[in-house]
Amino acid sequence: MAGKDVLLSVDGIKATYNGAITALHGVSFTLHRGEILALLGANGAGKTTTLKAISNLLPAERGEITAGSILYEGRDVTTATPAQLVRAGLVQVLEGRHCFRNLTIEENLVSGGLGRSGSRAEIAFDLEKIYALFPRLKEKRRALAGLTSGGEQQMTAIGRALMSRPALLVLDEPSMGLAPIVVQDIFKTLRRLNVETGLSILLAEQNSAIALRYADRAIVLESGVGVLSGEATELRQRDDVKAFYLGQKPAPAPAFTPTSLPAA
Ligand SMILES: Nc1ncnc2c1ncn2[C@@H]1O[C@H](COP(=O)(O)OP(=O)(O)OP(=O)(O)O)[C@@H](O)[C@H]1O
Repeated sequence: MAGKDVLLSVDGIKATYNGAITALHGVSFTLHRGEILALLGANGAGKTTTLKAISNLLPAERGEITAGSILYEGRDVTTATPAQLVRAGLVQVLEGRHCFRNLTIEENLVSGGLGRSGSRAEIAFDLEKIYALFPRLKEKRRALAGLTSGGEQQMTAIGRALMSRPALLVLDEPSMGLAPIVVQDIFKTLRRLNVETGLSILLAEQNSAIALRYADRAIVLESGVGVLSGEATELRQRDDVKAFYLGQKPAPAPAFTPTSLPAA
């Protein structure tokens, strides 16, 4: 990746909750501008904690970063507030597809653009772009978000984040609880957005199969440390990744046959 522009650099991050539980033991990685990077790992591996450390959301849960640094566009952002980060273009979609349940889908989307002090025309323009990405949201724009499907709520949460025109979209488990076809649809849209606009994406996923299909690179976390990283296409071919993260059995060893013996 030499020569590529580093957008986010996470270096040796350690994090604790309640000053007692250590969730991260020194996580490090870089994300280059324009790439999709996936954080993989089982339950409790530290994916969400890593994302919340980046977005400075740990204090809300009595968590804190105790060591390491996080640079975004070359600046240390470990003490930047979440609002400052959003203004700087770093926006997180939390796990659980949070929407304002009593607002319509369109009101949810518009709320995402309010912090940018864009004109009405700009907001209307951005809204149309979101509807072009997620036509389903246009059909349902007058529906209360709380009464729509899980997939529509996830699209709404992503669309609302996009309304703030991020440079780096951080997504926590976008596939969680959704039907495979909806997950596929959402990942295809994220990839399209990445290719067409250069949007950088950092996503945490337990669904390693889908993440490795759409990401450029991935980091695997176990018990708060990175244990593996590489190009997604390479990781997909590794037997240990297939066995532990893709639920595939390694190919059986070739059967021994007498004909494979060298001639006497
Ligand atoms: N608010 C919290 N208070 C105390 N401990 C927490 C809190 N959130 C997470 N932890 C602990 O930190 C560790 C890492 O959890 P984290 O949620 O970051 O993992 P994860 O990889 O995102 O898992 P999952 O896929 O289940 O969300 C776990 O041991 C977890 O129990």
